[in-house]
Amino acid sequence: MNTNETNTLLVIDDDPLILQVMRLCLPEPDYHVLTAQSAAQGLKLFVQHEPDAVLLDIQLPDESGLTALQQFLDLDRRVPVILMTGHGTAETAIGAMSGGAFEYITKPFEPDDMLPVIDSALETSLMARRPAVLPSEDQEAPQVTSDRVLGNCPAMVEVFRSIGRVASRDVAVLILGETGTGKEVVARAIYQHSSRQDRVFHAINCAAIPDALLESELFGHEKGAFTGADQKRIGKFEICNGGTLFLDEIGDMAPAMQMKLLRVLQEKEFERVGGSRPIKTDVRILAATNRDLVAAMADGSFRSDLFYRLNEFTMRLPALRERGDDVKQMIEYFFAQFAALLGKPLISIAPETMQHLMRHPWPGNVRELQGVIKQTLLKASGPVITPGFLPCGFAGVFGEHSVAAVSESSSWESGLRARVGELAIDGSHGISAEIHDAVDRIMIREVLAANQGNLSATCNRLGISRPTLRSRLKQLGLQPGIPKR
Ligand SMILES: Nc1ncnc2c1ncn2[C@@H]1O[C@H](COP(=O)(O)OP(=O)(O)OP(=O)(O)O)[C@@H](O)[C@H]1O
Repeated sequence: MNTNETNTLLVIDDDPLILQVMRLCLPEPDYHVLTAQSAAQGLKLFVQHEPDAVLLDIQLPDESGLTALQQFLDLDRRVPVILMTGHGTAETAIGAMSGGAFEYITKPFEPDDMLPVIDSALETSLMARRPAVLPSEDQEAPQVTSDRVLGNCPAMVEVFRSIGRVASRDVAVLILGETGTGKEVVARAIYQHSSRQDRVFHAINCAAIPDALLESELFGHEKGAFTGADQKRIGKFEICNGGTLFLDEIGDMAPAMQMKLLRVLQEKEFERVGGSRPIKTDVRILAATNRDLVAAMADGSFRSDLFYRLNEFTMRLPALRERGDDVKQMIEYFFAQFAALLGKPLISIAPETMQHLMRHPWPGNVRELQGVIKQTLLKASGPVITPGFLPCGFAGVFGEHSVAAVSESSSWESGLRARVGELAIDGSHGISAEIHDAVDRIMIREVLAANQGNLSATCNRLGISRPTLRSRLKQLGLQPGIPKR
C-alpha cells in the first residue's frame, strides 16, 4: 500500500479552538486538514474535496451532528466519520456507531488518544477507496492514486479470473499466500468489484490484537461487561452490517475466538460481550493467512468447521519466485512509479542490475521487492541504475557490498547471540519481548531519523501501517518526530 500521499481530513466543529488544535496536531505534509464550523459548510466541503475521513462534532449550530452523519453516509458510506462528543452525549454517539459512524472520541481528548483513531480511519478509508486495478481493466492512464495489480503468469491469470468469478457472489473467500504476495490488495479488489462496493469495508489484523480485545473489537461489549468496560462498545460485525469485513492473519486467531466467529458465520447473529440480546448481522467475510491451515487443522490449532465455513472459495497467491517474467514487469513498473513519486527523472535499469534482481528469491515477495526498489532509488544518482546502488547485503550482489554486509551482519549477529545467551542462562522470562523491543527500538528510531521524522515515509519504509507504528511507538515509549541522538 502506498502511504506517500497526504490524507485529507474534514473537521467540523463550531469551536474555533478545536479546529485550531486539530490543525496543530495534524500537520502537513502527512495530513491536510479542512475545517468547517457548521454542518452545511461541512457538507459543501465534503462534496468539493472528497476527504478521506471526517471528524464531526455531535452538537452543531445549524443541525444535529447525527443528522449530518446520515447525510455524509448517504453521500459516501466508505468515508469513515468519527464523532466528537462531550461526556453527556457519549451514549448517543455510541448508538450512532451501529448506524454507520466509524468511532467516537470524547472531549476533552489528548492527541495521543485521538491520533490512533484518526490513523485507523484513514487506513480504512484508503483500503476501501483506493482502486486495486486488475490487468483486464482500463490501463490507458493508470492513476497515481490506484494500485495496479500486475501479473501475466498463468497462476496470476487464474487469480484474476477467480476475482471476476467470485466478487459478485456473496460468498466467503479465503486468500492464501506467503507474506507480501498481495492478499490484502486482492481482498480490496474483490470488495471493489462486489455488489457491496458502496458499503463499508473494514479490515482487522487478527494477529495484531490481543485475544481479549479482539473479541470486543469484533462483537462489541456492554457497559460493565468486564473491568474497564466503562462504556458500551459497538463491534465490527455491527458497524459492517451490509458491508465487508477483511480478517487478515486469520490463522493466528485463538481457538475460543474461532468458535465465536464460526457461530456468527453460521447463524448470522451474535451477542455483544456481556450482552444477552442476539444482534442480526449481514457481513461478507474475506479472510487471509500466510499460515498452512491444513497443517494447523492437523495439529488442532485451527478448527476444521471454521476452515470449511471460510473456505467457500479459496484463492492461492503464488510466491513471487514462482511468477517468472512477472518479476521483470514489476521491477520496471515499481522503478518508474517510485521514481515519479520521488520526483526523480526517468531512469533506466542496467542489465546486470536486472539480473541480480531476477536471481533474488524474494522471501518477502512483492513488499520486499518494493522496499528494495525504493532503497535503490534513494541511493541512486544519475539516470542509470547500476548494481552498486542495490542495498548493502542484498543477496546476489557480490564484491565490496557483500563483504561489508557479511562483516556488519556477523558483528550484530554475534552481539545479539551473546545477549540472548545471557538471558537464556540467567533464567530470565519474557526474552522474546525484550529482544523484539530492543530490535524495534533501534529499527524505528533509525528509520524515523532517516526520514526526518516523517511518519508516512517511515511507515512506507518499514512496511507497516500507521496505526501499527503509532501503537509500537507508544509501547516502546518513543516519541514521533526526529529522534534525539
Ligand atoms: N500483483 C501485484 N502487483 C502489484 N503490486 C502488488 C501485487 N501484489 C501485491 N502488491 C503490492 O505489494 C504490497 C504488499 O501487498 P499486500 O499487503 O496485499 O500483501 P499481503 O499478502 O497482504 O501481506 P501480509 O501477508 O504481510 O499481510 C502492497 O503494496 C501491494 O499493493
